[in-house]
Amino acid sequence: MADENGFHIAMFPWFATGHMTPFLHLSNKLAEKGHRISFLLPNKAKHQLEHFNLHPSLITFYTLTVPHVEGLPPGTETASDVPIFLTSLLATAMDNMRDRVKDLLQKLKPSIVFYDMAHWIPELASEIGFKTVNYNVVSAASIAIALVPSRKPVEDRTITGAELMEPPQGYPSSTVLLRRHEAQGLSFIFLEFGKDITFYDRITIAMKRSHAISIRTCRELEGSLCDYIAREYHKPVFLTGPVLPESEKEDLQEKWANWLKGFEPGTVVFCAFGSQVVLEKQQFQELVLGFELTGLPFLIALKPPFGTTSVEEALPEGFEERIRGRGIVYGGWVQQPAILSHPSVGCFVNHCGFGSMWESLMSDCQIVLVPHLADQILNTRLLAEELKVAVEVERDNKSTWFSRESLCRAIKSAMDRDSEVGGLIRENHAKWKEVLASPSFMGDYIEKFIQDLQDL
Ligand SMILES: O=c1ccn([C@@H]2O[C@H](COP(=O)(O)OP(=O)(O)O[C@H]3OC[C@@H](O)[C@H](O)[C@H]3O)[C@@H](O)[C@H]2O)c(=O)[nH]1
Ligand SMILES: [O-]c1cc(O)cc2[o+]c(-c3ccc(O)cc3)c(O[C@@H]3O[C@H](CO)[C@@H](O)[C@H](O)[C@H]3O)cc12
Repeated sequence: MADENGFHIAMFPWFATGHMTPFLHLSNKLAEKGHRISFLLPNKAKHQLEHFNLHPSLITFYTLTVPHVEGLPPGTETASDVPIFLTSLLATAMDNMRDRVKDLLQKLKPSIVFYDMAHWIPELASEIGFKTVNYNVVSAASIAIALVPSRKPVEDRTITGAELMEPPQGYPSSTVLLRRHEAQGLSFIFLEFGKDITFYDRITIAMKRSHAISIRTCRELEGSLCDYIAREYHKPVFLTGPVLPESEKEDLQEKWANWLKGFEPGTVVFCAFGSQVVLEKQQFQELVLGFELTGLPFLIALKPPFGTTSVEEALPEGFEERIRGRGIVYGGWVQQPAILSHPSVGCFVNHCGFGSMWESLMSDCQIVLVPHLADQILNTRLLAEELKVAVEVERDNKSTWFSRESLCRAIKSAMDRDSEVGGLIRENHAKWKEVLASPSFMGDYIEKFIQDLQDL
């Protein structure tokens, strides 16, 4: 498969920042070893990702026009452009690009294609002649609990919330679980995601038909869950490890660097919820009031809440005046990894998307979690219950609401010098960081992964 110049790999990730970015991080690691990458992505995404391309001579972007689908706002290209409930239509748009992708792959002639949501890639493989690797950039836990053959519903039966709370037979973890009121959130997997196909069928087909399954994780964190997935699918599961860039290419923008340097080391609380989460206005206001209540300096970077066009118009009465000088609420994209490594930042309040999870583990920040989607809840259980490196913000028992007091409590328990919980998570986090950041840890995973590809 690999010629004297190594592999030629085509990457075709789901059109979401949380997927395209880790596919590109992996591309960089493979290019570092001399492999050639053709990266397929929507037009607009190219501009957002270009600066992450550390090997432009080996990684080439091929842009695709995302076709319009009725119900999607005109110009939609990625999941960041739409609320979560419209991502199913974005999957339809991606499926409608099949012929265009086929033409391109026919011309490019890669030896391997990496993909995730495009379950139809394996159907092109034998025709064009490439191997397929289904690359998953969500946790092994999220896949193991929901997207394995043992979870398949019996024909024509609906799955109840209570049933979804029970993990599938053989699921190996007793801590990474969904609570009763959260299990209902998982029922989306049995709904349509794209035309005439459920999310469950899309992902399980993508996994069953690939030559190999791979996951952006490591045995140290999720070994038994990966073994369970391999048993369920009767095929090898290759692990890439966390795959994070060793150093930031870009310096932190001056406006943030200047603002942050005005505070003592380790005192600023940074908050971001990834590329897809949009809060209800009331919840957004409660969140910012929770930050105010902590008395700590903070930098919040969130999308404007539903029904608003800017974060400023959504802020509570008098808030800006009260927090001036010690807090910022910003409605745009910031350089998260660079902010996390700024010496003044001591705490990271995040949604535990899988990318943010790895970035938080590799940082020295105290971790406070407010998960939104089901996979984020499972990642949160992994960090808070199993590894005990993070504090989860308590929500109301039967709803998804969290109060300013519970957010403030979680932040204070992580940040207060004399807090027992704070001390415990600091100590555990430091031990895990030592493992993950040890000099050969990521490199060894990549070496082994490339060997696995050669053996395909
Ligand atoms: O302002 C920001 C926000 C986020 N980011 C970056 O964007 C990335 C976000 O990725 P995450 O995986 O954490 O979160 P997303 O919500 O965008 O991901 C999506 O795919 C992965 C899944 O686990 C998540 O559930 C899903 O929502 C991170 O690499 C983060 O550093 C910024 O650089 N700036
Ligand atoms: O919410 C989720 C709960 C769960 O148990 C599993 C998943 O899996 C995936 C997934 C995505 C891609 C793969 O190759 C495998 C698994 C999830 O993906 C997210 O789905 C969202 C659709 O509602 C989508 O908007 C988001 O971009 C994906 O990251 C979610 C769960």
